[in-house]
Amino acid sequence: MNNLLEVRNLSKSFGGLQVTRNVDLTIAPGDRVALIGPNGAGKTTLVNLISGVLDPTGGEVMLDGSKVTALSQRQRAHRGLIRTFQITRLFHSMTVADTLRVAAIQKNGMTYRFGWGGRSADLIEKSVERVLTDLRLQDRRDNDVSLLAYGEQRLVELGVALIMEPRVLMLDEPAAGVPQSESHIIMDAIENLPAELGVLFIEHDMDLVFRFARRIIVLVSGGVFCTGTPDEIAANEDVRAMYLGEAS
Ligand SMILES: Nc1ncnc2c1ncn2[C@@H]1O[C@H](COP(=O)(O)OP(=O)(O)OP(=O)(O)O)[C@@H](O)[C@H]1O
Repeated sequence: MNNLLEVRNLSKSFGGLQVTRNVDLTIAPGDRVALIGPNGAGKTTLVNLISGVLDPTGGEVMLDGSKVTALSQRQRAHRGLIRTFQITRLFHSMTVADTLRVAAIQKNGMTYRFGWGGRSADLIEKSVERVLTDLRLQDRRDNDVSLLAYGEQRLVELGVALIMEPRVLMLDEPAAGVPQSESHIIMDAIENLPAELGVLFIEHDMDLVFRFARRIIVLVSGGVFCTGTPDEIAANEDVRAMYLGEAS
């Protein structure tokens, strides 16, 4: 299948510190790829480079075969390259439905520039309903975000990403900070992501990694140390010695 996302020889230095080293990776429709590695390996930096939060020192990011390296985060998002952050960035005094509505308006605002009547409003409400249903958040629609359990807040954040109609979705530690008792909320949501979506996720929780990833990329010191299926990575002595042993 054709790749949605292709990263070629991507590098980033902060002053004299090189934190991304000649990274190549691809994401195809339906991919579930986990990006793992020790603390400080450069995982978030890589996602920041791919999503346009940071400019690379070298290399290219391609989406559907076209270079997007010079495009802003917003322009990349408009083309379907969407990411979430390690820590939620929600307005706590807004309701769940309004939070999704604002995201939908932002998304559609890029297309519908000529007013907010009729058809645009319908489209926005439809997409809000779709995401509320997909994430099983209908009962929470009128609750302020601040009243939700943290796992549910992370779900709303995922909803904001989904309402942007991603083709490639990058999740930065989707379960970070979520107590064990609520982790099933996130697991169910990830399991039910649209099948055709290409997903790249950073995760330290190895249960989540081995449950969802069909391919794992191990990043060490900013470079790709190895790539493989979960079975291959679990059996890799070097990864076990260096990382999995320490992480479990
Ligand atoms: N803006 C910055 N300026 C200077 N150094 C930075 C900057 N951002 C990240 N770094 C450094 O780059 C390296 C990689 O950081 P990054 O956050 O990408 O790692 P990570 O693999 O995501 O770590 P973690 O698993 O702890 O979240 C670290 O040494 C970090 O200190």
